[in-house]
Amino acid sequence: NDTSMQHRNLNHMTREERFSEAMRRTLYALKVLLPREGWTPVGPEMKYLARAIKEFTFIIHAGVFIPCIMSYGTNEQIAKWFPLAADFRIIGTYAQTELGHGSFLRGLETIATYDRANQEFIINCPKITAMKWWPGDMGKSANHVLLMAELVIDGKKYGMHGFMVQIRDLTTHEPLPGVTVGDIGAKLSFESVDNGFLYLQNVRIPRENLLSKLSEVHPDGTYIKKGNQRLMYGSMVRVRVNLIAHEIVMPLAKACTIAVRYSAVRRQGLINPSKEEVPVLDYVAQQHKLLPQVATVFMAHFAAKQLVKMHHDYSLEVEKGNTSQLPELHALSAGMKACLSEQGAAGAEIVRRACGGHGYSCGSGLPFIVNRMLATCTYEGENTVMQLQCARYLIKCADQAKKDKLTGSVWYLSDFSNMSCTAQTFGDLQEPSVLVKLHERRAKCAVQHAGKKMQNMVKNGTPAHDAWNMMATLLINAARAHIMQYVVGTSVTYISELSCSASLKKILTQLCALYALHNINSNCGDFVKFGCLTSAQCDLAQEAEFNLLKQLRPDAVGIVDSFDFTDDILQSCLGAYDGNVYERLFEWAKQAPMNKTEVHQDSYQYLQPYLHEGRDVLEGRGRNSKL
Ligand SMILES: CCCCCCCC/C=C\CCC/C=C/C(=O)SCCNC(=O)CCNC(=O)[C@H](O)C(C)(C)COP(=O)(O)OP(=O)(O)OC[C@H]1O[C@@H](n2cnc3c(N)ncnc32)[C@H](O)[C@@H]1OP(=O)(O)O
Ligand SMILES: Cc1cc2nc3c(=O)[nH]c(=O)nc-3n(C[C@H](O)[C@H](O)[C@H](O)COP(=O)(O)OP(=O)(O)OC[C@H]3O[C@@H](n4cnc5c(N)ncnc54)[C@H](O)[C@@H]3O)c2cc1C
Repeated sequence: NDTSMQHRNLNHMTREERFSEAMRRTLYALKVLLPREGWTPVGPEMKYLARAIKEFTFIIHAGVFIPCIMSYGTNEQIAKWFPLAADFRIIGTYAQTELGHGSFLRGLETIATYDRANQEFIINCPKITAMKWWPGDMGKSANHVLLMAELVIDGKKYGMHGFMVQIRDLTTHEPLPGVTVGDIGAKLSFESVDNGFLYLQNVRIPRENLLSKLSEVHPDGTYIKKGNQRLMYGSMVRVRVNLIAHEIVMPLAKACTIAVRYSAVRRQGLINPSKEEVPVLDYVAQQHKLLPQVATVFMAHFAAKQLVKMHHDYSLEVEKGNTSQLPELHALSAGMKACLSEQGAAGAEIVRRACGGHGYSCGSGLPFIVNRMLATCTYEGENTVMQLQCARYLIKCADQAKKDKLTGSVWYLSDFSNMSCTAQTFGDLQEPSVLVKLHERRAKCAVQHAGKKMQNMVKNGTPAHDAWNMMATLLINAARAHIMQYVVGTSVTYISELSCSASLKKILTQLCALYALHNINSNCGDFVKFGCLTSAQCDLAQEAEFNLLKQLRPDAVGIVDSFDFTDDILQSCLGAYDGNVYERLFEWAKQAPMNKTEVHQDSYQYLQPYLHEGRDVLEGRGRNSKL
């Protein structure tokens, strides 16, 4: 109810207005509105904030830069920079991606050369492709960066390390000497974020600015490794784990709320010619578009909760020096981020399209969501690259499964029990335990199939790296299959252990079955090819899905209402709680800047001569048409 937090209509603002408004609102919320324990905003308001603010700034500052100080800094470095960053007295970003490289980190070209005489690092972008490009908050906001650069001592390269580099003056905010920095220009979304470029030429920083939890450089230039160097990639794991809830589950829930509510209101066409026009939600085709996406919200939410718990447990172990869980966590977080962002972004577009013409209007609130979700497929690890990382781990585990009993998320790779499906009715295929087994079997076969193909190629003389490249599509499919079995399995477990009313558990179980069956029916080629289902059972799977659509239709609006988004959060003429779609659309359009005058003078000047000629002809004064 705080008017300072109410959204102005984003579509009627310029990019610079949105950038400035997002910064005002973010600082107001984080520094004025929210109670704080130390730096951390706490209390129910924080949860509301994550749902409420459509555009806020300092995502990277808060979500990446500060956590990196904690992960990569020594206690002294944390004591120095954390309080400043936590209180926004310095603004930072995570500057890793370059104009020429984003996925292949070993190809990064920015270098930090140790100058023993002055005990400093000299930072350089040796050529244009080395320029940092994309980091959020970097173009106009940040005055510091956590710069990921190649450490060089006496000509020897030591790999990517993190350096604290000040880029703007803390009084004037002007770029410091040797720093060329700015905004990278208009993007598909994130209009309020100043993703930036950063060109560094002979910028000097003290030796103490190398974040030294994992390695350090002594004054004489001696390099000391202090831990598992893979932990240098830890910030990416943490963001991948956390972004699923924030940037995939939440936006998809908003899109589903809008589309389902609108579909309950929008009447178009007839089912029974003798009856009145029906709400489009009565069309099974519409239910088939919307309800599996609603189910995805819940299943991705449950799976993400499990992944966050796994990351939390791993973090406690790392504090004790045990990094043994890292390979599995990296593979799972990479695969989950890739597969759920793929599903989420596709799902948001499916439900947008299901709203017809008004779904194409920014007044629906849907283009904002769809465009923003598309970015989740690219940032924090491009999806294909992430799926291949996941597949790399699966292939290794499949080899190990031949001699060891595996545990954790890959346990099923060493399960050699009979997994044939005995389903005789579509009801059998709605059973959670049957759906879990089907997904485990499909994943196991997909991993083994990809591995076998590569082994055969290598046996026939193909170099391993070429076999890997040529089988990439099979490897990606194996990664997807692995994640799907993880999402279905964790969701079934989560729901079974949930203490809630029987009616709620029934709905959640139906949604879980719908999600699993929709995935089976969308990938039935795999399920038949790997002998998981017969062709007849595939028919049953389709019947099972359609039956669930029918069962869930009466509760569809109630289910999305349970996400509890206010109208101000949704900013949607189609998804407002009162359902007054047409009045809201008309009111929204009238507020458009284009309509602030009845005649648009700038364009009228071009049209005026022709209109006056037409007027004269119609009033009998003008010459006949030139044509
Ligand atoms: C409060 C929280 C809020 C959260 C919400 C956030 C909202 C966010 C919204 C918007 C903001 C967007 C923010 C975006 C930021 C960015 O995009 S930052 C930049 C992201 N960039 C990447 O992800 C780069 C991807 N590339 C890589 O990670 C690597 O290049 C690679 C692809 C993994 C390849 O690595 P490498 O070259 O080393 O080669 P490999 O041989 O494949 O790997 C070697 C071994 O290392 C293991 N490995 C690789 N990565 C990791 C890791 N991250 N953790 C642990 N281990 C890792 C790999 O498995 C190999 O191991 P093996 O040899 O045993 O098999
Ligand atoms: C909105 C947004 C915010 C961002 N924020 C930040 C930030 O704050 N900080 C930061 O450092 N970066 C940030 N990034 C950059 C982001 O991390 C990179 O864009 C991302 O890692 C992808 O790398 P790339 O752009 O080099 O794509 P590329 O890797 O060049 O991808 C191009 C194509 O090559 C394919 N490809 C690449 N490698 C392989 C491979 N090994 N095998 C098969 N195919 C491959 C990809 O699949 C893709 O199809 C952001 C990006 C976006 C869009």
